[in-house]
Amino acid sequence: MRNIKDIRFDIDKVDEKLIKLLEKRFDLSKEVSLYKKENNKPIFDKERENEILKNLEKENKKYGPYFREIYKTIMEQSKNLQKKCERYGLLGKKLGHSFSKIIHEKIGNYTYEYFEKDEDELSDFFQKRDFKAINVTIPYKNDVIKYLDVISDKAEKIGAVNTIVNIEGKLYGYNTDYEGFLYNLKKHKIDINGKKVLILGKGATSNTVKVVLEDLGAKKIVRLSRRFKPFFKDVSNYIDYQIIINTTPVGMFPNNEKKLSDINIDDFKNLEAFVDCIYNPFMTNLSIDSKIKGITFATGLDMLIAQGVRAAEYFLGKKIDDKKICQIRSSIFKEQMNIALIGMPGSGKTSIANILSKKLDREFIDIDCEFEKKYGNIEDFFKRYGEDEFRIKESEILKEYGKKVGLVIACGGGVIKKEINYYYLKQNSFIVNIKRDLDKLAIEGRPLSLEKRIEDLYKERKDLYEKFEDVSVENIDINDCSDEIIRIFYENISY
Ligand SMILES: Nc1ncnc2c1ncn2[C@@H]1O[C@H](COP(=O)(O)OP(=O)(O)O)[C@@H](O)[C@H]1O
Ligand SMILES: O=C(O)C1=C[C@@H](OP(=O)(O)O)[C@@H](O)[C@H](O)C1
Ligand SMILES: [Mg+2]
Repeated sequence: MRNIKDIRFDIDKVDEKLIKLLEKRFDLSKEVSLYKKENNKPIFDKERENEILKNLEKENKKYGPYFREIYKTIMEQSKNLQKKCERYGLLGKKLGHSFSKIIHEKIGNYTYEYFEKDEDELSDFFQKRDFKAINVTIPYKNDVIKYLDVISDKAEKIGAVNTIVNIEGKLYGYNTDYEGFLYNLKKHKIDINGKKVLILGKGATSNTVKVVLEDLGAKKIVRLSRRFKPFFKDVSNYIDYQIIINTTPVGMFPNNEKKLSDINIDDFKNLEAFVDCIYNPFMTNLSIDSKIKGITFATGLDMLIAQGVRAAEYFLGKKIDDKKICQIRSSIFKEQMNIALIGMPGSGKTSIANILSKKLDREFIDIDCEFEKKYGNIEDFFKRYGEDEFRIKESEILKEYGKKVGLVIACGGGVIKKEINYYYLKQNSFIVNIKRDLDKLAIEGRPLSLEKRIEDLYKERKDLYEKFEDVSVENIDINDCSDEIIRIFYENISY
């Protein structure tokens, strides 16, 4: 009997050869997949598989049944590889800020590409049909219809297609924006039946929204726009409307601060809900206004994710549970929602934000630091230009950083003194109020804390901190406090 070491040495040598051969086989398998794609042939060839398996058993009397099992696995994995070679993606003109890749790669085991095309490239793109399935976005949702072989009733009614599946060379078009919007209404329990609904905007998205509203039995639907009657400025005729839906891009990144000047949530006395189709920022000014007023609101992210999940069902030919939508939403928030710290000067915002950024592997921005980089020492600035000027500059800095995502932001203690700062922060941030015993607050280098009694400063500001905060956390130990913030943050984004 040979010793085990020698036998294992021989096994390792055989394995080395086997792995090389398997690698070669997988490469060939990829080549076959490309051939099949070019020639519009399905990946799965049952006959060829059966033939290989049969021959294996016939030609290998000794180990035939074992080989059969091994080959079944090899072929299964080859198919998985070939599936991955199939192309999925998004067709559009400018796709720099799309979330679709993030969403689709969280849904399925496929890679998702961006097909950025100009108008004159569309015809060639559809002639080649070198994709398994795609989404379509602005401005091509209508233009693509003429290249399709079959179009769903909903897509036809809306006049827009956002999902195309290539089945053996034939192109099938669907509209899952419809389902995405419908999901958003249902999730937020917004009842449309018998209601008067005001749509802001008359573009492509408004067509989808309108068809959903009609199907749900809205009593009246009016679309306001800039160029066609009725105009935004005619809004006073509709202030008894119960639901408002924004389909305009006003307030979308990078112009987050833009507003529809004629539309004021306060004017609508019967308002029950506001729905936005914008998802970047997470909350637009109108969503924030609705939140402040305690009106039900739904932002655009759920619609976006839901349309993606419904599109993936067409891509993969299988049903995907709505739970997936919630999971994707949580994971996007977990990665991208900022954590912003507010609180009295010297309460520990900078120190805790610093720890959070390390624990969460996020970029850390201290608004005071950014101020000092631009305008020098804060105490000197106060002496020379006064508080008002400081607040203006502080706000400008917040406006820029508030648009970003995935940050930990330490604010200055007085950030709550300007209402506009709430909008800058809330759009993409979870806001945590850091509380620490007043007698423990640091005052050095903080002009306002040096100038007046801390108790008076706190009295002036207490309500404002509470208005801004999503939650408050006690700072006794900075490490415990940062752990508590992480725990609460994860808990709050998981819904
Ligand atoms: N829990 C704590 N225990 C001890 N010292 C703390 C604690 N929290 C904050 N500090 C200290 O208080 C001072 C002010 O903290 P800082 O993070 O600069 O506050 P802020 O940014 O809110 O003004 C720092 O010297 C910091 O080390
Ligand atoms: O509370 C305030 O008005 C201020 C707080 C300071 O930041 P910290 O809260 O980080 O000390 C700094 O922005 C400035 O001195 C004004
Ligand atoms: Mg600070």
